[in-house]
Amino acid sequence: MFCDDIWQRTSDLMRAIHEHPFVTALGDGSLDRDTFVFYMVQDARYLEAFAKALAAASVRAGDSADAAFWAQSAHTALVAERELHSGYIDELGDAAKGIATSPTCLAYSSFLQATALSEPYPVIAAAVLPCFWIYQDVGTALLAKAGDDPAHPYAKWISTYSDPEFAASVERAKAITDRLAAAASPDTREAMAQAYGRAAAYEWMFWDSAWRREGWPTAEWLAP
Ligand SMILES: Cc1ncc(C[n+]2csc(CCO)c2C)c(N)n1
Repeated sequence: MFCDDIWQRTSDLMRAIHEHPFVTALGDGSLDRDTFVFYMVQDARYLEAFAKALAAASVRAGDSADAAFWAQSAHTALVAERELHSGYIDELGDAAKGIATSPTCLAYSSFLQATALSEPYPVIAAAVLPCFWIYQDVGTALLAKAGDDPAHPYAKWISTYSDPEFAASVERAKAITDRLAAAASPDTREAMAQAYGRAAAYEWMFWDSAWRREGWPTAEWLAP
């Protein structure tokens, strides 16, 4: 199966994600508040691009149940995840407005939009899958470590991604992707694996860029 294969092929990267200092600090609650806000601001911008890629998958799906799933996920990305964000970001208000979109956030968002515009439908599905699957994997691992202590500063983030309803949507995205891969040509399957790997690498980079509060190296000459 495509998903089992790609999970094995990305196991070193997954270990690096689980061991990344941003992720471990998110889990034990020690993550600096400003670093988390930086991440949330970037994530809000990423979610707009991601929702468009999901909407494109919905347009391109041959099966109407799949089309409904992608459209529903686009809605979730824009509405439910925004709600998670506003709970955290409203506390900071205007400070968030001064944070420029990071090079990594722009690269990941641009990759998804380019894929949505010009790649075959199965490749779009593979490109959006890491976003679902990796967040569920990290969310459940953090819940196992942190428990469901409501006083944990990032409890809402952990419970969003360890929720059984979210797990069901991840299973759905995997099942669609496996079905598309089974019917795809070897070239398309390889393009799917490439797209999955690229997006998974960007997931690591997204956390790493937030940890470093990545800015533009050209900022001293041109405001980003
Ligand atoms: C960088 C980044 N990657 C993945 C997610 C998680 N996520 C965003 S939209 C969506 C599907 C519909 O809810 C999921 C699982 C995130 N927030 N930020």
